[in-house]
Amino acid sequence: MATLLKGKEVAEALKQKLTVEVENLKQKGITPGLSIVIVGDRADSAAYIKGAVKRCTEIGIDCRVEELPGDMSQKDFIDDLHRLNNDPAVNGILIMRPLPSQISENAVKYEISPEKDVDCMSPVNVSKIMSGEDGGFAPCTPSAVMEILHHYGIEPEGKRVVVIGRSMVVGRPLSMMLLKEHATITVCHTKTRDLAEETRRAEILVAAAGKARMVKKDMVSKDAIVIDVGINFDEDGKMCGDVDFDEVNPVAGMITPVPGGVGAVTSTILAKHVIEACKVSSLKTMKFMCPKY
Ligand SMILES: Nc1nc(=O)c2c([nH]1)NC[C@@H]1CN(c3ccc(C(=O)N[C@@H](CCC(=O)O)C(=O)O)cc3)C=[N+]21
Repeated sequence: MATLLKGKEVAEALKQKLTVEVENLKQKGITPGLSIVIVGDRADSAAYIKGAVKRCTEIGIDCRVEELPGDMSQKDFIDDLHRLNNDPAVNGILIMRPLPSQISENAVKYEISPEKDVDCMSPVNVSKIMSGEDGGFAPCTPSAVMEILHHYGIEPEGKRVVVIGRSMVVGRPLSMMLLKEHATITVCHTKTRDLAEETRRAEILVAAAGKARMVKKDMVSKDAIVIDVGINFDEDGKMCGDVDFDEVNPVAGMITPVPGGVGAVTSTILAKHVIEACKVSSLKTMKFMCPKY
């Protein structure tokens, strides 16, 4: 059986550091604030929000959820977003994706303030990930994957990594982040000709396709490190990943479970990003009031 990479353990270690940071900020009269925006409803978004509010509140972040009607217009949505951009109590804005079809992500992404964009929707932050520049915000889910690898001392350098999925919220940015750490990356997707042939070559296999239990044992080489990013709900309403855990567990060397894997770290990374945004914003305020600061 594979060694379990426990997201909960990673999240707990990070949470302790973050709680101390928020205490320090609060002593200076500063409370980090997060606004989560959801338009309409989706089971995966609802699960994320529940965990994120719980985690961020425990850490001491002021957290609010804006539940907007699923049929609202793009213009009304952008007006709401501008209001959050201008609200000094809000340091981080998380827009749940995907948005409903009448609201174009490609229009919205230019409107979110890059300094508050804690999940990498703005082209400014996307560009920083692309070029490997520090100082922006990577999306929380791929950052959670990197956090798990680092926590368990897994070095991407030189390794053959295969990522299944090319979304802007996981597959693409994660590929760039792994590339920055000198892995050799293959990105697979729905048009990949022989998926199993590609994935069998992986020393680290990341499943971020959004298809329940699609990674079977014949797709995984012996002792591979398998990272399951999927959050799906099966016919019985039970949460499951993109990896068929029971099949793959005996073949893999290490594996993340679902639940208790990547998803368990994502919301703690979100908290980390909000705290960073808050620190940058309070530093700017100080500089404004006291230019020599
Ligand atoms: N802009 C945007 N960014 C996202 O990162 C994003 C998104 N939109 N849309 C929806 C998907 C789905 N997703 C989940 C993350 C954690 C849980 C989750 O259940 N987390 C539990 C733990 C689950 C576990 O143990 O694995 C928790 O935080 O307590 C679910 C779903 C993020 N997504």
